[in-house]
Amino acid sequence: MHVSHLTLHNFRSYETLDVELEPGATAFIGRNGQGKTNLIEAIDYLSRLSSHRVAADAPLVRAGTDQAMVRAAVVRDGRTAVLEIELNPGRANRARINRSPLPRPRDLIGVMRTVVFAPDDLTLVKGDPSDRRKFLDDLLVLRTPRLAGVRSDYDRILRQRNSLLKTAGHARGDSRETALSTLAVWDGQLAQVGSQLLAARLGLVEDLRPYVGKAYEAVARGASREDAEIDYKPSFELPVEAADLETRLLAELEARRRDELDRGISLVGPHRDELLLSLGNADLRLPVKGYASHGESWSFALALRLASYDLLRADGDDPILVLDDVFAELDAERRAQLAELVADAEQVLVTAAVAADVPEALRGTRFIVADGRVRRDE
Ligand SMILES: Nc1ncnc2c1ncn2[C@@H]1O[C@H](COP(=O)(O)OP(=O)(O)OP(=O)(O)O)[C@@H](O)[C@H]1O
Repeated sequence: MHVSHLTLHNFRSYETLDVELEPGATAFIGRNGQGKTNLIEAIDYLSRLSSHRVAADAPLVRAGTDQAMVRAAVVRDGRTAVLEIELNPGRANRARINRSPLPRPRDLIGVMRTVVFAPDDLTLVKGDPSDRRKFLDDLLVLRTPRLAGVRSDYDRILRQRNSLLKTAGHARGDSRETALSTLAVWDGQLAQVGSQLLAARLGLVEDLRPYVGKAYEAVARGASREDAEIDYKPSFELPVEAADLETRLLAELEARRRDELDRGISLVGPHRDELLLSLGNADLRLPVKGYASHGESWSFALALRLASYDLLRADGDDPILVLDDVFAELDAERRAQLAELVADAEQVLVTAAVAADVPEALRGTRFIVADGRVRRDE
């Protein structure tokens, strides 16, 4: 798929922007702070309803205004759909496809699929387990949009259960009894929705694993495809049968009840799981976090993104690939290597401060970004 037209109103630094895009490689070149990332952030937002830079919507709306709009014409298999999101911080956002309002904005997720490489990707490797869980969940939802509902239901149940655990932990007598019986209801819901999320993540890691090894071999000098591994580490021992996940999770919640009441937080479930990343061979395998060199960590982060791209592509449709300011981080050989790997994507959008940072293989259409304007460099 590819974006053929992008329109912004009051999004980040842009008051208005209208730009025609083409398939193949497109580079946005401009000095720091001119709005290159803002532009591709808009495309990514439309795809996932989440930004790769901020958790809340407010910074996405141009300072001094209270509403932003992103609209993109997306071409898939020769057919064009116009996707639109209106951002109203503090109020409900609104989404439309071909001008028809969608019942919920989240129905837009996954209609357009993007994979973004950004300098912040190093946090996939060096950051907290929550960064890796987010990586998995973002990819899950792009592959299977209906899981956006499961993911947000799980977050809501967890918040409510945690707040009940805090109350119940301090309560005495009748009010404790009432809190504990309400807790049983939340346990049931957490186990039901949590087991769906867990099963989906386990499936995703299985699907992604071979692509990670292959991608690491491609981006790390002298590596073989057995070097990089990913494993899912759940917060409790999994049952042999996948069908028993929900009952096992429920039993674990009951077993940890006293601990949970003491600490006032939920101690088991997918929110406590970890995606383990390791490097090595049969003789010595070490976790990436805390052991890998800077270069190896970077290669692993790139491999995770590249593997996501390959997996989405194997699902049957080329996602839009975005390389946000990543070439400045790589030496000339690895720039060329990465460029070659992605050069045949249906659409690659690249941002760079200077044209010389964009590898030869990605010299497609070029735009100059300056002073809030984007103009084609003829
Ligand atoms: N909500 C907003 N309202 C107005 N301006 C904003 C808003 N959010 C960000 N900006 C401005 O946008 C600019 C940053 O743009 P962007 O991140 O796209 O830069 P860039 O061209 O990618 O730069 P770099 O090469 O440094 O990454 C900053 O000057 C910032 O002040």
